[in-house]
Amino acid sequence: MHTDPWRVMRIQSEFVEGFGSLAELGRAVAVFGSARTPADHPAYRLAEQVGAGLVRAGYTVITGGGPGVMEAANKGATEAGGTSVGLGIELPFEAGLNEYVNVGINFRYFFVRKMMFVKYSEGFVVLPGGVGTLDELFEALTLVQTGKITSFPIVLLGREFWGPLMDWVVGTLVGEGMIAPEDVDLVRLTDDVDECVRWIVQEREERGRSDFIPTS
Ligand SMILES: C/C(=C\CNc1ncnc2c1ncn2[C@@H]1O[C@H](COP(=O)(O)O)[C@@H](O)[C@H]1O)CO
Repeated sequence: MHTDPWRVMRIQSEFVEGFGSLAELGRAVAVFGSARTPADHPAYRLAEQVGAGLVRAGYTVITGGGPGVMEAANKGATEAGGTSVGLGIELPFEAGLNEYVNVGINFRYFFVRKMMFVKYSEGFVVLPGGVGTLDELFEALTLVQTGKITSFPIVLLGREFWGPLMDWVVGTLVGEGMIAPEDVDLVRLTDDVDECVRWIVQEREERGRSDFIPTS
């Protein structure tokens, strides 16, 4: 028997559950980063601070709900009294949602989960990470670059980690004509949590002004 038609139903049910659970979230920002960062690593502390800072600025924090940087951002958000969302993924070696998630959903399909991050966030903060983090970063960048989403701040937090990537982006991608020079401005780089949160708030304010249509 062909199983693909049943797979479609399963995929559809993940979309329905995601939309149903997240529709009322309000303003949210997604925080990404390594699943392997230990609690004594500076990036863990940075993620905690950005989770708390985003809550204080009025945002819900959304992460992948896993360990490491995800846990740290959820911890900061929860301890600051905010909504701390975990969009978990079923993995063979999965440990479940971290203890600081207060709204959690588990997905089987990465692509469904990835769509939820973009649909329910108005910006991404990206801390040091590996393949999963890079996938999430470049997915967002592709959507912004192609105009599929607009006014979507992407902040790389951690100059030492991300600086060499940005040097390569400028030197090789721009240098070889693979991207336009202005595409580099689609991401911002900082070590400063307050600056990161401020950029996200500013973008929202600018968006608010451009969305405003005088009625008289
Ligand atoms: C590696 C371990 C657990 C993995 N558990 C994960 N749970 C939730 N989300 C995950 C997990 N692993 C990867 N992700 C997603 O990718 C990003 C982190 O990947 P990276 O390769 O570590 O950079 C993260 O933002 C998640 O959305 C056991 O320690």
